[in-house]
Amino acid sequence: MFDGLKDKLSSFREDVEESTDAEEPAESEAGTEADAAAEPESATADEATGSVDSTPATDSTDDEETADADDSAEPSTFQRAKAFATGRIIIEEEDLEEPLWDLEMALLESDVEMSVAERILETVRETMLGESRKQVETTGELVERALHDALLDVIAVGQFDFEERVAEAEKPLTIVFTGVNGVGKTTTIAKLSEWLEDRGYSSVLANGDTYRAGANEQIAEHADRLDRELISHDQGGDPAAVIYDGVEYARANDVDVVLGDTAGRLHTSDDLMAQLEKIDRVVDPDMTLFVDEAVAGQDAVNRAKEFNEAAEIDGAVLTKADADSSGGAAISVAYVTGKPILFLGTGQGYDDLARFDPEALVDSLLGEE
Ligand SMILES: Nc1nc2c(ncn2[C@@H]2O[C@H](COP(=O)(O)OP(=O)(O)OP(=O)(O)O)[C@@H](O)[C@H]2O)c(=O)[nH]1
Repeated sequence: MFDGLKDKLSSFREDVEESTDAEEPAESEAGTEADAAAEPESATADEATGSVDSTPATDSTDDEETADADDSAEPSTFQRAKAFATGRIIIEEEDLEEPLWDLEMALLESDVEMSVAERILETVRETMLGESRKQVETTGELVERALHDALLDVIAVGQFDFEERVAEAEKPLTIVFTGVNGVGKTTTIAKLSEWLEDRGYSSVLANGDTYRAGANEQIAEHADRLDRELISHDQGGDPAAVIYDGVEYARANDVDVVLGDTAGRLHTSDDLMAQLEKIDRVVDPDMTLFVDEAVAGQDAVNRAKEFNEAAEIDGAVLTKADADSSGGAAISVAYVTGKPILFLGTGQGYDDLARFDPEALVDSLLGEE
């Protein structure tokens, strides 16, 4: 999952290390002034070895203050020599220029949305330049932290505890699913029904896709396999009425959650969007989840934005993440819509639904797990 993106993030780390290595003065140049730092064993410390000095030297702080007082944005040769000698680093704007440009290209190639890529770059730049004055870690570690914070900042937008929301909701809880055709909406409903069952919540399926021929049969197959009740009307019926009946059924039978399918639609299809508005009015669902496929990349991001503008969503599910190498949609959807990704579809089986965990995703992208 997201292997292409992982490789690109790893290249950025290497690029910055290379460009700061190139900037570091030769040991002979570091010379006797560097010895004043009184940490001789650190003099050969190289961030490539992963050694960390987590305690900033007090005299280094003095130098920083002096540099600040001089209003000099660039560290002096002496500062750099000493920083190098103490195994610390100073990162300058020019060290980052090329790696950041490459990172931007890599993110855009990975289908990360433009505003999201810019936000990531901004956070990385701020972290690396700002923190370099503290000189507390190796280049590799600093890049790692900068990327970690920058990615989490965009990926975790709007996250909430879905399970807690289900637990605390007045029952029945009604969830309506929207999105375009063929992205795996119906399969996701079946998977979520299983996910809920595993956590002790009963659910009923309601087929609000009265538009497409064969939709009833398709969802009925899932309902049969999972042994769930399915509420459906004939093709051409009123989707709001089907989901309403689903809610009535749940009330009468003590079912915890109503999972309402809707016809796949384009946000530009006025009729179908009007249907969604009617569902909102008649059923007043507790949650509307937008479903799209991770593999659709930028298209999925654009659709998420457009659906959210046309009929506000509470969160998103990205299917087929198992087949997605780019990761662009997974990184961009929450930041662009302001609504969290709640689940990833990770295969065709009913158990292949994973709660979206921003922290775990970032760790995996950075190869930390
Ligand atoms: N690899 C993989 N395949 C998936 C995933 N989710 C769904 N699929 C497959 O995608 C195909 C389409 O899924 P459906 O649920 O039938 O989607 P649909 O009915 O075409 O489209 P909707 O109108 O969105 O319901 C099926 O073959 C699913 O098994 C996933 O997370 N990973």
